[in-house]
Amino acid sequence: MDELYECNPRNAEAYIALGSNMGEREKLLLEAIERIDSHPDISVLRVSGIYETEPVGYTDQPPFLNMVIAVSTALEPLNLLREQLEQERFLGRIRHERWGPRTIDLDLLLYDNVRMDQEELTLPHPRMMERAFVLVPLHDVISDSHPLHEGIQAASHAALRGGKEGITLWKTINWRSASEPFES
Ligand SMILES: Nc1ncnc2c1ncn2[C@@H]1O[C@H](COP(=O)(O)OP(=O)(O)OP(=O)(O)O)[C@@H](O)[C@H]1O
Ligand SMILES: Nc1nc2c(c(=O)[nH]1)N=C(CO)CN2
Repeated sequence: MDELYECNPRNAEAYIALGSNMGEREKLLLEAIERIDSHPDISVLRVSGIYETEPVGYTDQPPFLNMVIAVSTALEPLNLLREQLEQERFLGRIRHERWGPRTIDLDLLLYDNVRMDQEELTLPHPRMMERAFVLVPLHDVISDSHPLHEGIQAASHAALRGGKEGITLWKTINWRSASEPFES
């Protein structure tokens, strides 16, 4: 980690982006969230709307469903990422090409104020500020008190106004609020 990490790791707040454009997209997203929440050291706090988005990068592929969740976790950043990768593997992600179709993609966007730059994990996620499919759902769930809240809000509004990336609110879901903190 490049910066001294002073927060209590038991209480870290992290934001995870989810995307799917193969198979039963909504089912895969919701199953991923359930599986993340079932980890003893992770609680899902808030869930964004589900957005349908035009593919960015490699454009000759089906539209995505994208969303972002806020979690509270006792895991260190690398262990949280590894848990995400484990869930991607479980849910059968098949990768053919970079930025190509995938059953489920889980990116770690933010973990408290941690900044780090390692091949395995870069925080904040290096491409998040240029992706409407991340910014718009992230704005749904980011804490008002988060240091990046205003920046995310401005970037999300700009992305929507610009309309370059097709992004439509597809569904809102009620997440059963996991308000009880996990056991220590
Ligand atoms: N913040 C991060 N979130 C997720 N993976 C990361 C992050 N920083 C680095 N990585 C590394 O990137 C690797 C490839 O990630 P992934 O397959 O999700 O990329 P991608 O979805 O093809 O492209 P993109 O990173 O642009 O979303 C992961 O195995 C992981 O170790
Ligand atoms: N709309 C959209 N486009 C993408 C997405 C995604 O989740 N949504 N993920 C990508 C690779 O991470 C590349 N392009």
